[in-house]
Amino acid sequence: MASTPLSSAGGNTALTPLPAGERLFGWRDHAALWLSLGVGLLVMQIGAYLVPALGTQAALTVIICGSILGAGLLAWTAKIGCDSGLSSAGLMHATYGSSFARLPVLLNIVQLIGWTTFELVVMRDGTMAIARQSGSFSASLWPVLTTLLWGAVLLALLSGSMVRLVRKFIGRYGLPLVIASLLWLSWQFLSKASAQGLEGVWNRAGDGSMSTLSALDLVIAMPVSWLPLVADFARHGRDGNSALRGTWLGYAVANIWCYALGLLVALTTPSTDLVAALLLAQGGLIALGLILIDEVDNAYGDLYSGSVAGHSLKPGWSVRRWGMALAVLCTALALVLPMHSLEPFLLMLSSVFVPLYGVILARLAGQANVVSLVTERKVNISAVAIWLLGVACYHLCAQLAPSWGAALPTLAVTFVLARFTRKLLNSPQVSAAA
Ligand SMILES: O=c1cc[nH]c(=O)[nH]1
Repeated sequence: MASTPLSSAGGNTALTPLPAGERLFGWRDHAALWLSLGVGLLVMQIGAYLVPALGTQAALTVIICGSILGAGLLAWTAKIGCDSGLSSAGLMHATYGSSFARLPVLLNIVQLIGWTTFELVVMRDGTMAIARQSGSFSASLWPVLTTLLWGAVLLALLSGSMVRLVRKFIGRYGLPLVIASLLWLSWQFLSKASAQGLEGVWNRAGDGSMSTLSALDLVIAMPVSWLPLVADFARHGRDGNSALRGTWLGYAVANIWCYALGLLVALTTPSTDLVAALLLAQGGLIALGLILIDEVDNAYGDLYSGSVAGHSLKPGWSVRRWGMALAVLCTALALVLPMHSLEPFLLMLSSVFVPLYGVILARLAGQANVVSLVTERKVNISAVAIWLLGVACYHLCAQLAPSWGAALPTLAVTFVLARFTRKLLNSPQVSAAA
């Protein structure tokens, strides 16, 4: 991070396009980054939530469709971020107006603090489980020390360059090891399914306690949770189309694989503890260890994006300073907060960010000069109104018609309304009257 002008320039670099010389990512870098960010224990955990509600085949169909759709949204946003060179905060300013955008930017920082804390807790618990399994230690102080250790790793990474981390480490070394772990675990649990009778596992029916569309919501919630971060990385890309292709491919493969692996573990293992189930697999200790290490880049990605967002609000603090402060805060939170259920947290975030990005995509996609919109007005009333309507729509759908899901109807409503009003506001008569 230190080597990018983001951290060194005096101005608000989150709200101006990244200079061409700083755009080094090709499609392989985007794909490696998003494959790596898409892999995680949390993702597998949500995959496991799909059963016994859904049958195996229905769950797999939902995983594939939801991942392609969700990763497509991510990729589309990546293209807008890369074409404009703006950060996520910049896209929010261009859509909602320079004063109002501070609210979604702040909400984004809050969600990123939440994600980083979750990731730290997951890394701590995973490390403790591995240590217990290998009989290494069990003293009550170890959870604190493990949390502090992971927090220190994040601080060390934040003092370096994000671009170098992605290109030199993740793409070259981190990803091959993670893919090898996933292949190994998939093989182990497929063998288990085969020993239990592949046909029985494949044809297992669901108990109907969750509708297909609600399950789709749960699958889409994961890629959607990355929407507010994607432009912060995509703006480092050389061109928008390769950002789109790389992000789509990388994230869709990771999401499908991890959700499906979580599903497979839940189908073949009675335990509800995913980490324990993974550890019991042959070679699970090493595979889980590598996946845990991969979890570091998720926490890092959250902090990096949170610090770009923070810098957009308070440019007097460099991106690096923001990163350090957020890392310390999240480590402290991970020490004191118990990890509650992830599902409500994810769905709550979706209710804010699905409509937020329905409006951003509708207003900015195909827009010739996104950068000029950043300072064009203080509050874009129509965009704000559609976003708030979208948040209400999400919760109403979830309450009144849960079987229809909430993410897709909300996305469709906000996108269509924002696109239609964009055309209307851009029409010559309205522009002349304005
Ligand atoms: O760490 C994570 C995981 C999912 N989504 C995020 O935004 N961050």
